[in-house]
Amino acid sequence: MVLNPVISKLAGKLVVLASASPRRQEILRNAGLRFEVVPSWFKETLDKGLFKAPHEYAVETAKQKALEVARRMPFKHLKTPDIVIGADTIVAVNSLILEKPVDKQDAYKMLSSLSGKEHSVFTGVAIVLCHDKDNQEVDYQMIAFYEETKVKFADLSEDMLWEYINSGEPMDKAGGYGIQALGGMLVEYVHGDFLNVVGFPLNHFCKQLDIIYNHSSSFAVEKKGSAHPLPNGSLGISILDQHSLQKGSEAEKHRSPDSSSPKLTQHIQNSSTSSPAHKVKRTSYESGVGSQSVVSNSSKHNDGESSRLTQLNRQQQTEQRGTENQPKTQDLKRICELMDGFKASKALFTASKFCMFDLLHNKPGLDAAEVAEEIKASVKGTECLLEACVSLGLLKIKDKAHPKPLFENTDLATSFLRSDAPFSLHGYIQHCSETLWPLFSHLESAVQEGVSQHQRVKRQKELCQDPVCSSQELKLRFMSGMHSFAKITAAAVATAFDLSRFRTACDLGGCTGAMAHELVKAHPGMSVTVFDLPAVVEMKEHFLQRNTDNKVSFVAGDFLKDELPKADLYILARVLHDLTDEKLHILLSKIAQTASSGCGLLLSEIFLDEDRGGPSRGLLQALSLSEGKQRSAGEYKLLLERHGFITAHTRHTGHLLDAMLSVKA
Ligand SMILES: Cc1cn([C@@H]2O[C@H](COP(=O)(O)OP(=O)(O)OP(=O)(O)O)[C@@H](O)[C@H]2O)c(=O)[nH]c1=O
Repeated sequence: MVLNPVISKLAGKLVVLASASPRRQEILRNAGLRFEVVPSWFKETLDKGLFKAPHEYAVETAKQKALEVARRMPFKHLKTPDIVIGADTIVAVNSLILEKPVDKQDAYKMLSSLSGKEHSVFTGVAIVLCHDKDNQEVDYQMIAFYEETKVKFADLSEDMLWEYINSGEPMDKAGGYGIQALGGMLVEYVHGDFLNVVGFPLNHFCKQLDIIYNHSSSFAVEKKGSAHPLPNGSLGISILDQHSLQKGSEAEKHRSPDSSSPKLTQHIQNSSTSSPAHKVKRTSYESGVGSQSVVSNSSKHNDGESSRLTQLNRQQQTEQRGTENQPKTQDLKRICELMDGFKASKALFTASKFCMFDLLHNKPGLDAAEVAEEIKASVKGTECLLEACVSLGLLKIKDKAHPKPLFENTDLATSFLRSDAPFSLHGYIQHCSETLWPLFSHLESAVQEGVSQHQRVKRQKELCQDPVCSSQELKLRFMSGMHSFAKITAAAVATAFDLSRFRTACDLGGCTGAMAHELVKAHPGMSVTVFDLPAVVEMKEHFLQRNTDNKVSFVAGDFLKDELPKADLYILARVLHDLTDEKLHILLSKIAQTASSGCGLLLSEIFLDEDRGGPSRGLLQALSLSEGKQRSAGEYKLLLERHGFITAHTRHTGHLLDAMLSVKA
């Protein structure tokens, strides 16, 4: 968002704030907006029971406030504004909507219901664009949205409550408090936009203006909040409405709020989420044509060539369809995403390498300079990296009202990117960065030569005199990558089938035992032997696992050369795709020789579609494979049958790995 050009787009236009709230006036004035204040006469009396969610009520009230002013001005003020802005702030707690208290007792009731609790503050905003037409008509378009901020109150004593109420501050404020003044003392934390609590979500508003004035083709595409039908048939959120009114029409002057509610005429976007705390930023590609619904309206005013809405929609449709000379916007965006993919990966790798997500987990709310100092990096570079991570949904800004951006982890980073999170991908990310990334930088040669680029990468590192890791360090890094991936995927594989009839299992190439631990957890009657190279087994202590009553043991050996432990069930998780055909047959023959009839074989891999058209995770992984290849479930099935294993079940788990259970005939 570029703030000034957005605000400057409004220069010379008659902008009207349909609000008496001094806070809204101050927020918009501070942002450099020039406007007239025409408080709305709309009475906030909509029946709350008719709304499914509190924000719908706030949005509808905001719309009615703005529309009332937009309609009144041409008659009472004898001028038509260009833009009317309406807003409504409410507090929602325990599914109750709190507005301004009517008296002290009411304020007491409200504030005691907030004491010690987290609640939501919603501000609904409506922007009405007015277009004077030649024939004494005004065209209206409406964009409505809302913002949610979570606020937690401390426990409030009776004395504190009454002292605050007697200060007089609660009376003209939703929920009976003003966070910007004395009420700030009652607040333990704020999650989301602070100004939204004060009465106006400035940031979201500017983004909407940016869409309207700078990106009109995506006008109705990138909105926040889901569109829910309202009782009166209009939509609450993210709508682009248009309706026309005859100047001086009696019917219009006396319309009731419900009957005057704008009709939905155009594109509606059902996207995104309601709460900044759980904001999931969808990519523009995802929020494309497929997720739009179009509702048509036969309003005569839609036919007008001069209608800005009509022009916008034409432009939008052209962009979506593409023309002979112009490519589709969605297609371009898709290509850009692919081109930028490596930048996003490298930003993630770098932030992860600097342990930024650990740092911001332990010290949330650091600014760029503080982070730079902690990770011993330049302030400028750190700032760029932090901002890139925010844009990728890995970090967020902690306190938007703070003069400097303060950074903290998003839920995504907390769950997967901290090195000590139960489902941390930190080790695997480092593996991607240190091992796979250099391989992919030689993809051209890999494609030309058809061989793994491991040797080339190694030679290059030696030439550049990169600090060479000891073989121990390399091993540990590799194991830690495998360990973190296995920890994430093991549960889905271990529980893909009922394995209770197998008492003993052997996980071939089981590395740190992550899968084995998950198996004994899911199947309490089972014990598992992890079989892997001696060099791997000797490092297992680095990856201490939960005590599982000694049901997991380790045996060192080479599954291509040594005798395999006896077991009822053999597990091959992410092993076969990495082997040459020759090695693969040696291994399967050895298992077949050791296994008795009825023994199981649990295979876990990414199964390609039978036509090898996807998934791209599997096909992209194949680009860096040293010797092996990716296969479909059908291909694996045939392979196993050649060694006497009949496939009983195949599971596309929808997780990172699929699974297949076969039984020795
Ligand atoms: C939670 C909170 C609310 N407010 C004020 O509460 C009023 C809400 O009422 P509204 O109905 O949305 O607006 P209004 O004041 O009646 O004005 P209008 O828009 O003309 O209806 C607005 O003032 C807001 O600032 C604060 O100043 N600080 C806070 O922490």
